[in-house]
Amino acid sequence: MALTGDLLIGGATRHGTAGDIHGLDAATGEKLEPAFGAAGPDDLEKACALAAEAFPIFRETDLEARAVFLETIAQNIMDIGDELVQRCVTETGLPQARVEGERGRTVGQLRLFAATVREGSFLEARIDPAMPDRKPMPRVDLRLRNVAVGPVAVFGASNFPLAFSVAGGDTASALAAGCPVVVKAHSAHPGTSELVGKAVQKAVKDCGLHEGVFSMLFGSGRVIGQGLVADPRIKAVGFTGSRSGGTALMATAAARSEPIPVYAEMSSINPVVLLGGALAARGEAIGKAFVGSLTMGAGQFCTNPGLILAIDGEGLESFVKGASAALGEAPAATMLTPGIHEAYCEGVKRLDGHSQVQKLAEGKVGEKFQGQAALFSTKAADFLANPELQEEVFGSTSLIVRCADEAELQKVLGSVEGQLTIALHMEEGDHDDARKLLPVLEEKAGRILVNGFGTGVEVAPAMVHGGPFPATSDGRSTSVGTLAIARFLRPVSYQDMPDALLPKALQEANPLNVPRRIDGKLG
Ligand SMILES: NC(=O)C1=CN([C@@H]2O[C@H](COP(=O)(O)OP(=O)(O)OC[C@H]3O[C@@H](n4cnc5c(N)ncnc54)[C@H](O)[C@@H]3O)[C@@H](O)[C@H]2O)C=CC1
Ligand SMILES: O=C(O)CCC(=O)C(=O)O
Repeated sequence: MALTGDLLIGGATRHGTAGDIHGLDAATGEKLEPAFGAAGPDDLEKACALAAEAFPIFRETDLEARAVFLETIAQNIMDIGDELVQRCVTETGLPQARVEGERGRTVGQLRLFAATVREGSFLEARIDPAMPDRKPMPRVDLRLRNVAVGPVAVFGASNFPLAFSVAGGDTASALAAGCPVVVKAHSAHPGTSELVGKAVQKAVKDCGLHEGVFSMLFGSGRVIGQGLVADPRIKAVGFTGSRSGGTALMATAAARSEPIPVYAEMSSINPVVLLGGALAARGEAIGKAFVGSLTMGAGQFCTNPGLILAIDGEGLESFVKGASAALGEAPAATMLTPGIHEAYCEGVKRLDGHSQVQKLAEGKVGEKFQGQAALFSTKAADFLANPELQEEVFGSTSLIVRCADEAELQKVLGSVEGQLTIALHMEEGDHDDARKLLPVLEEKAGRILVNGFGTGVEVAPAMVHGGPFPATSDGRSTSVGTLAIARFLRPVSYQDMPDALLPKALQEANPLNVPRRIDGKLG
């Protein structure tokens, strides 16, 4: 399919006239064709107007029709074939196998949401039947279900061009909830975005849905992204990216005359706690496995293990030995954009030049836009005294914090900001120490994992990919897994509503056959 560089506004395509955006070959920095036209105010207006028009119809589509729509998007993405993989590899510098894997995750995610919609428990249907004879007061008939919140603005992420982008988790969960979506495509992979966007647009048509269910705009974040979040017809926002971008959108959303929720996944350094028994038994092997996680995707994962915590001693030295040896062999890797590469180099330079930080090891030197992996170390007291050492360095760099004892380890954990993940490496003999840490781990992170690393999130019902600020803007939510749908729903209660007027999910005969909690019990 020849790329056109057009905006997708409902069922139409039109070339934006507010400037040109070019994808770049991530490895060389060369401009790729075609030029993608940035959206202007009229394009934004049209996309939001169509989304608002589609909303009342789309939110009441049959569950089966909505599920088929999600499956059709998945199939249409697969039908693009190799062209999608090749364009994505060129625009992002990510290896082909990774892009193919991410495509599998993306379509798997759409299919999982289709199954979630069919199953129906996301509606949270509850019925508390009337008790006319209750004394001293009769009880009214109360019925609750979740409804979609309204059109959602989704910001594609640079580092997951498929699974967290145009048809990624935010879009899949919003559509599953019954919300039309307006995507602000990431300028780092416009060709990938167009291909996927057209697959979604085609699915809307294939399924006979209102054209306003999906639109996609190119443009700058500060203009078109801000305009989208400020538009009164947008009712929620999904975002993955930088802390500055996420917090800017939170501020815009909060300043609206009708403030709206922003679900932004931002910065996380994902502490890894190495307990004594694990270090003594297999410190060197953990070090080697850690480097595998650290360098995956050039370290451009928000789940990247950026902080290692352990009590100083022989065990930690064996970890350092294993990690340093593996890191020395780690090839440099092309980063997503020249800007991300530059920010990474600056972050590494900051750590390297810090008087309380020592460099322990480096990966192989790379070419122009390649990131060189690095491992640093500092003492816990210095880490505690220098809060800037907590700042995310987005790429394959990590900092070991050497603690004097358990109390200092607890103190360091108590000082870290909210995280997506915290990993514990332990043996059975470490259970008592781990038990003492669990309350602070639960306070700080959305996912606590054992003897592994957070990179490579499973898309599953029990997954939480979230965490307290700044990992996300709202630690009560997840952006991966079926619970992600809850971000785009709100409960409505119907009191003494005649059966004929009730939504199907709450009618006495349960025509949708959805799970319902009757008088507090699942029926
Ligand atoms: N923790 C994480 O998961 C990630 C962190 N990052 C961090 O972000 C840096 C830049 O990478 P990008 O992916 O370009 O992230 P970014 O946050 O700069 O951009 C993401 C999206 O938000 C938009 N945007 C940015 N600033 C905005 C603003 N003030 N108002 C409205 N929209 C705005 C952009 O146009 C883009 O569509 C990286 O170097 C890294 O430090 C990036 C990706 C993921
Ligand atoms: O580790 C993963 O699979 C997901 C990471 C992620 O959400 C991100 O980097 O934005």
